Amino acid sequence: MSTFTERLWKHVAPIWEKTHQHPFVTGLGDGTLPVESFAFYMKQDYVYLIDYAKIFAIASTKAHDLETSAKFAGLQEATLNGEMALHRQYAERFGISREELEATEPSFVMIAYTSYMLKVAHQGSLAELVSAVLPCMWGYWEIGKKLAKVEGAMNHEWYGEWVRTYSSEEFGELAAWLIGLMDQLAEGKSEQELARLEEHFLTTSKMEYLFWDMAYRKEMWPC
Ligand SMILES: Cc1ncc(CO)c(N)n1
Repeated sequence: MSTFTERLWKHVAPIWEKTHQHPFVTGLGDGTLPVESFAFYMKQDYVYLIDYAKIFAIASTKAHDLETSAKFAGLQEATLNGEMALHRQYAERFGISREELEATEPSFVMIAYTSYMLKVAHQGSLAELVSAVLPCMWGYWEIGKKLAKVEGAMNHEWYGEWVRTYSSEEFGELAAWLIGLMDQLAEGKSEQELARLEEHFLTTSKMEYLFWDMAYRKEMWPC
């Protein structure tokens, strides 16, 4: 019998494939990504991560046992002080101050994405919350692993650090843990409930694609 996350994987395979082929993602690997698009991404991703970290805090309060609660608290900490340190470091190289970084005006896609996850986090079950955030972590892990195999990607002067972070064993372990938790939480759920989890997973997988595309085009509000 296949696991629930295998089912999720099959369901979003075309979207993830399209994401892997997006010029932002391929450009991170082969170095063809314009640095201005990367800087735009860094700023939007920084404000994205502020919301993302809050979702882990909500998850910690919704956890069914102490171990899971502590794990989510750890994820919040790792996001705020680990992952976001990467962004602060990049910002420094771009000559963007910490204040400016934090005050980034959110793009339409960034707000749509985190608002959706925050809504699910506040209103849904822990399983729903996990299904909504899983494409973020699992998707980055897949991209990291893929780009790590591209010649020279790990040592690129701008994007090497990014590739090393998201292909790291440390990041992979967190992703694997969240995948395992999703399977655990899906156990014994009705088909109707599973379909709802699948819907969240599909929606945020599409949002991930949109986020890359928004950054590539440096897209803000149309008016
Ligand atoms: C948009 C986005 N998705 C996922 C991650 C991984 O944490 C990130 N930093 N940004």
